[in-house]
Amino acid sequence: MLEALTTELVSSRADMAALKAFKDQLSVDQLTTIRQVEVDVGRQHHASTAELDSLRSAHDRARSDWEIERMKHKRELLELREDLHLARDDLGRERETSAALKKAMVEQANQHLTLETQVAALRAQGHGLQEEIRARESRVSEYEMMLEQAKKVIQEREQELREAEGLRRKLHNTVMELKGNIRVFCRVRPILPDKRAAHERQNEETMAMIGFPGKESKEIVLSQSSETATGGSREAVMPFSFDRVFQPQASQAEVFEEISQLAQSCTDGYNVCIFGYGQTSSGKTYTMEGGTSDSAAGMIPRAVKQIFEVTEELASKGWTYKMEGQFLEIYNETINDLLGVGELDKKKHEIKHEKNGRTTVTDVVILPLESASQVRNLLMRAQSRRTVHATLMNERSSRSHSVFTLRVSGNNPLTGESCEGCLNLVDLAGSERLATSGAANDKDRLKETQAINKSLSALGDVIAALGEKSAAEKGHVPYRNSKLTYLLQNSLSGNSKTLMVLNLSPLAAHLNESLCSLRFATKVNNTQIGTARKQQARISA
Ligand SMILES: Nc1ncnc2c1ncn2[C@@H]1O[C@H](COP(=O)(O)OP(=O)(O)OP(=O)(O)O)[C@@H](O)[C@H]1O
Repeated sequence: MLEALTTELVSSRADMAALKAFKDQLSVDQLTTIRQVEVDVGRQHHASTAELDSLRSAHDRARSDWEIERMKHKRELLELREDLHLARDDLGRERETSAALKKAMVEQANQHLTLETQVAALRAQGHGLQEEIRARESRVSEYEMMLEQAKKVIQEREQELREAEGLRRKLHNTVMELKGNIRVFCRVRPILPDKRAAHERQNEETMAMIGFPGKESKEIVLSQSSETATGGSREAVMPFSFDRVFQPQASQAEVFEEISQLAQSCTDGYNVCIFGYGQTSSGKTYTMEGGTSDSAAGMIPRAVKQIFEVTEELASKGWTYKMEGQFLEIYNETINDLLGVGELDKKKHEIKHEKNGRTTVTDVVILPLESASQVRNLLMRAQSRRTVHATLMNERSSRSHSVFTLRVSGNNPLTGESCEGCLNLVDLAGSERLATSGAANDKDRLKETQAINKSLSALGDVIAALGEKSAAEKGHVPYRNSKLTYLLQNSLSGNSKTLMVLNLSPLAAHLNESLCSLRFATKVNNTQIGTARKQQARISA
């Protein structure tokens, strides 16, 4: 190893020596030149490197600018593609629109043509119509002339009609006077068909013997058999005659037919008073107020309906009417307002007779009536008020008088007339005597019965006094003896027309009561009240 190294060392020393010799051989100039070349080459190398770097960075910038530019162009291309797409869509739509418009244009052109044809036809028609209008205009002026003439005729006829109406009123009053200003009708009710009256059917054989002789429906005959002292039987026949007698089958309409003229007098300015008289359950309320169906409607709704109809007819003759209603009850000599509120028998009402012949009662409800149908509600209102209190007093309605008053005032600016009439429809309390009503042992019933008897006999006395005295002598008529007669004073005088409807039960059990009622009614029937006076005034111009 050492030998190898030594050899190698020797070889290296030989190389070194050779190199040294070469070095020594090179001249200094050549060395300088070489060194100069070496420096130049280094400089060039350096400049080339700098240039290369500058070129590289320019290349990088150019490349990045190019990249930016390329991206920009790419975006623009995308946008252009998008725009192109939209433009294509738009174009498609525009094409469709254009096609539709073209189609519409074609259609409109067709329509235009049709319209032009129609316009031409209408123009031709217009010419025809103008011709017709001219012809009609000349006819209208002819008609106008005829209308003027007809108006004159109508005015003449209206004047004649007014004069005829005045004459009708006078004649109507004369007829009523001839019939007597106090009249009495008698009505026998039928046997009741419903369950409530089962006892009536069971006892049919005990029906009173009532006959209706004569064809004029003015007679009624009651027969009663009794045992004689010798054990035989004796039949008493008691005939009565009135202005009209209605048999059990008579309808409400038939009864009203007889009353209607009387009720109508009230629109002519008269005071009218219609009484329902008779014992309990003889049919007074049925006659006056009636049932719920139209055919069962009683005298109050029928009279009011008729008065409304008459006032409507008279409107064509220049009359205008105002109507108002009140509904009172007289119970134990106390006046109650059946249309009011609050407890019955509590409020104090006073009767006042005014100088103009009008009777008023303080603090009572007076309802203006604009249609006949309102009366049904008014009756129901009064009925429900009575019913509420009847629960305490039991069947109060049969033991009180009810007075429905319809005041009718009218005026006629054409004739300068005005008038005020009053229709009183009175449902009197049951007329039965004390023993029959079973009241003798009951203090309240006794008081009620005494009050009823007092007022009914006061009514009889007033009517008798009116009958007994001549018109000149009528100084004292005992109106003040009862609330009923005092309230009806103006309707029970020479200034009024009075009708009493005597209601009778058909039962034998009620025969004695029926006889008493018939006697009372006969007394009334024989009375002449005098001549009714119309309540009228001239309207000052
Ligand atoms: N003409 C008639 N036709 C049919 N039903 C009648 C007739 N008259 C009376 N009625 C019926 O007889 C019953 C007694 O009549 P209503 O109540 O009218 O007697 P009223 O004399 O008023 O009795 P009250 O004095 O007790 O009030 C009622 O059920 C009534 O519907």
